[in-house]
Amino acid sequence: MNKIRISAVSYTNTRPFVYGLMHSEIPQKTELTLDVPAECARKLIRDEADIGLVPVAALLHIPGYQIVADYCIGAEGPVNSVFLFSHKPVSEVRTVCADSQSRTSNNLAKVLLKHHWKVTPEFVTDQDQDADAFVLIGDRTFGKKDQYPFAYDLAEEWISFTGLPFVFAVWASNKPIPQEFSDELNAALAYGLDHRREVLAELQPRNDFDLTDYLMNRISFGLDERKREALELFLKYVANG
Ligand SMILES: C=C(O[C@@H]1C=C(C(=O)O)C=C[C@H]1O)C(=O)O
Repeated sequence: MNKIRISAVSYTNTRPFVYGLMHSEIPQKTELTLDVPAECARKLIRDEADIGLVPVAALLHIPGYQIVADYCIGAEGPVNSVFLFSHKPVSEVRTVCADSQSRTSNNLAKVLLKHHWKVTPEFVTDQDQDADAFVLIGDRTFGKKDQYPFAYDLAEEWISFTGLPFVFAVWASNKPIPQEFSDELNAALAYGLDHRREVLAELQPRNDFDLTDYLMNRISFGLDERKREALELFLKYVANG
């Protein structure tokens, strides 16, 4: 087999995973790239990568996908990096600008607007267009929470809607991967999570965002049964519109 191609996410929330990979033998055996989530999804769909930290909404476009690790980017409470920022209360929102780097959270916003808040605003993709609200994910949200009249944390809203946690991205492949490699990947990811203090020490501190709280408490990295249940439910909502 040629070198396995891995696409991981370039945001801070993935740094513990990257730390684990870098402290394993995986980089020698693979081609590893760090991409924004939408690009990670595109690579898996187009078979330009074999394994990725795939935004879950993209799984619907990867026939025969397999989840290859027991870890994810998830949340069991407010995640603090996925927002619908709005100039108006959600009941009055008519237009929403999607985040071009996201695949999951744009869909999560659509699901929540329709089924939780029961409104159906128009989604636009042109960031220059004046929309009432916009989806924003990842590091670009850090420190922005108090800059808008309304900031809806989409993980928190999903949890109050369903009573389930949420999963943004999972380690998935678009083809069968040897079990041995999955085991090695799991071990590397676990190592990274166990060394989050070291990862935090490498990050540029910020006074407008609590990086320790983010990596230790906000992002929930274990892909357990309830998160798998949440994933199935979310994919059903997305598939059915
Ligand atoms: C919690 C986050 O999860 C991310 C959100 C994603 C999306 O919306 O498509 C994809 C991957 C995750 O890294 C975040 O980046 O803030």
